[in-house]
Amino acid sequence: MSKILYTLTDEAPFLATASFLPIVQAYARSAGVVVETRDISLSARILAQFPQLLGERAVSDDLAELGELAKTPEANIIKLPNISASVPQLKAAIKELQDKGYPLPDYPDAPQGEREKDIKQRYDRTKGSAVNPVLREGNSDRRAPASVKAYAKKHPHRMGKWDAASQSHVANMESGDFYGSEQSYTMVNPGNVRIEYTSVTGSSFPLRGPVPVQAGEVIDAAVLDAKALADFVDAQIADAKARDVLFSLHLKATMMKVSDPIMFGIVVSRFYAPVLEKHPRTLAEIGFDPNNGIGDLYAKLGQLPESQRAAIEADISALYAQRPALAMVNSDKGITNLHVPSDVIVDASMPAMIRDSGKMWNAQGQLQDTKALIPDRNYSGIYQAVIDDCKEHGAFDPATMGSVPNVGLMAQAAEEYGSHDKTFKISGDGTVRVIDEHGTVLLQHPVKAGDIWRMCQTKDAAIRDWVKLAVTRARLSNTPVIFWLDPRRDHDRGLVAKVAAYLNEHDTNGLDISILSPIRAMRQTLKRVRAGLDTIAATGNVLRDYLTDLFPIMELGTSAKMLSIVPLMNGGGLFETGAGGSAPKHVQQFLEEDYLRWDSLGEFLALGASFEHLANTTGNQTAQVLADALDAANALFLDNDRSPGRKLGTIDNRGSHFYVALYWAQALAAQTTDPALAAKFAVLAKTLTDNEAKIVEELIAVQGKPVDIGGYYQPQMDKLVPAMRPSATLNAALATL
Ligand SMILES: NC(=O)C1=CN([C@@H]2O[C@H](COP(=O)(O)OP(=O)(O)OC[C@H]3O[C@@H](n4cnc5c(N)ncnc54)[C@H](OP(=O)(O)O)[C@@H]3O)[C@@H](O)[C@H]2O)C=CC1
Ligand SMILES: O=C(O)CCC(=O)C(=O)O
Ligand SMILES: [Mg+2]
Repeated sequence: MSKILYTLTDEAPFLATASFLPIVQAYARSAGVVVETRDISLSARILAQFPQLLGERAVSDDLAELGELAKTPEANIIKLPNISASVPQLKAAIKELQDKGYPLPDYPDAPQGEREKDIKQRYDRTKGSAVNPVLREGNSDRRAPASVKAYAKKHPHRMGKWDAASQSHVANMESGDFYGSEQSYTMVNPGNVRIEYTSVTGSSFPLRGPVPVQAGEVIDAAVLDAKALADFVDAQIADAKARDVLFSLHLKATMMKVSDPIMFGIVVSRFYAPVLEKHPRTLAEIGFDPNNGIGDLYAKLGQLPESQRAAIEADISALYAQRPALAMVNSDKGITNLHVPSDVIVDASMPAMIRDSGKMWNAQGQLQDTKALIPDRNYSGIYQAVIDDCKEHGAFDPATMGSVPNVGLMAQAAEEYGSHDKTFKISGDGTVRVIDEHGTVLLQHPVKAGDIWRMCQTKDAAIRDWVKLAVTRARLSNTPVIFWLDPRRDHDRGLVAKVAAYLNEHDTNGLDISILSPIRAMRQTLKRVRAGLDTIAATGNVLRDYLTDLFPIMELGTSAKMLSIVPLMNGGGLFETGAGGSAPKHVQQFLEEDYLRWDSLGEFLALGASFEHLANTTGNQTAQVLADALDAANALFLDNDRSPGRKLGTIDNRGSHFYVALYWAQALAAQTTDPALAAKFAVLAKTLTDNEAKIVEELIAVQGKPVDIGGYYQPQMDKLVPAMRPSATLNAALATL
């Protein structure tokens, strides 16, 4: 049987699914393709952790099922973005579910005893980037399809002007970071390694159980010096004040769920140090945790008697007068860059800043030059290279700029993104060693209390497949490839050797393939971009993430319009929808004014690729007809500019779904490969064509007032479905299929 699994996730993409999925299911059914759903939303993942407690309300562990499926050739999964939850989000989701009557325990911040430790462990499984690494059993192929690039050139989005005198810049540590301490080793034999901590007094213990390793696998370890980070932050606070620029921090506290919240906490602790150091006992009593942001303090101040609360609030206000201004997430609501660790996420936040003239929002709601802290040198330099380029040459021009597709080394939890279970906050001064089964020390670092030590793994098979994918894409698109690898990084040197070896397995005749350090690769790529030339970036996992927001946001205005394919290593297909996340701001707007500006083009593109994969792997020719017709529909959709606008009164996400349904039905009716299918869709195409004005009117009529969907993390379907499907005419037409 031909089956596609469509994921139910969170926030804007989940709302969009309530409108789009019924269309997909109806069209696929007509072609004998079943589209089933699997719920991997944060709320479903939380509930799946507690089957015993929930009794009859227990839910299946759909993520585990999909994770297993992703390792099989049958996998055909459409994956929408999901929340990678920070602790404040996790707690909010637990609270909502408790309020809905689920007998869930509270999240234990400081677990006491075995029971609480078990509860915390279960919750922590759902924290941060708990979904993507499980499903991404392949490397990453993200690019703007030709039709999308042509559309962006024809309808260039607005870009902020750049001034050569801009004070905006990236600030990174000069030493004591992961970059400065990385050590790497390529395994000769398969087996296990152990990670051992030895204190200065000589007592040793394992930091975790044995880590299985494969022959040829690249392992590496690095440490971030907490004291050096704190000193760096202090200096940057003073420098931002002196230069009168905004202070901002850009991390990935969601995905890098162990290391980055600690780094975020150190920055919060230093920025608010005078207040935190004045009230240590009170803050400990109310359980303030800087890793959760200063918003956690505001949330907990309510527990204090009025006078104490007012005193701390007054101290914070006084502090703001002395500190540099903070970049704001929402100046109307007073939400700063240091409020919550999940509001400012580097992959999306730096491109947004670069798109907006290198500025961020200040408390007065105006754009201002900004100091952007990206503490670790591994990836900070690429953003400074873009800033330098914009200062010298001005903003990029979407009407003429070249494209930067990405081939990312991602399979089998490659590199930093697989490091969570091997990342530790060090408890005391000593040494951390990685030791093989013969007792040979492979990697070792002196560490101090509070430092962050981590180990990463990158499988040989993943590297080999990545090189193959890069060569394949270069050949198919006749585009030069640059491998972004830094000869100053031990890990990257190991990769350079492997890339050189694996390139020999392919016919690279006539291909333009080079290896450059990230900063040089960025400069070279930008030079080509400005000349209107395309360049494939073959990168590791972190740069994959960063560049696939950066370039789409500059080229297309958004990462929503990307084709994002994960050819799974065992033959299946994972089709991600765009390269962006779940756009929480869009939910706010929807709840306030019943207008959803989420752009589903990523879903349309993923669906087309998924049908095509189905046709190729199962021989289902009707699936190919569906794919071809959807491709034609997408082209018309772009040509007629049917993506949602940003404001009320135009079609929103729901209207865009109607148009894709209309064009898809018209294309299916017009094709001649499958006459029976054409006949089936002819009637629907006519109904939708005849009723276009009426349907659009019904969809627009609901806009402009608040809407209640009965929850944030687990909306109520009896409220959400009618809200997302307000056109009786469209619903009736679809029901006839
Ligand atoms: N694949 C995945 O599962 C991913 C998940 N995430 C998660 O998503 C959440 C939000 O992350 P955040 O950093 O805010 O990044 P997002 O990409 O979700 O949002 C940033 C901005 O990008 C624009 N955007 C993104 N997607 C779309 C779309 N389809 N249509 C229109 N606009 C879009 C919106 O801009 P505007 O407001 O100007 O319209 C949005 O506000 C976090 O929980 C994060 O962990 C993040 C990345 C990938
Ligand atoms: O998994 C996550 O937390 C984010 C993933 C992401 O940003 C990406 O893959 O582009
Ligand atoms: Mg990303």
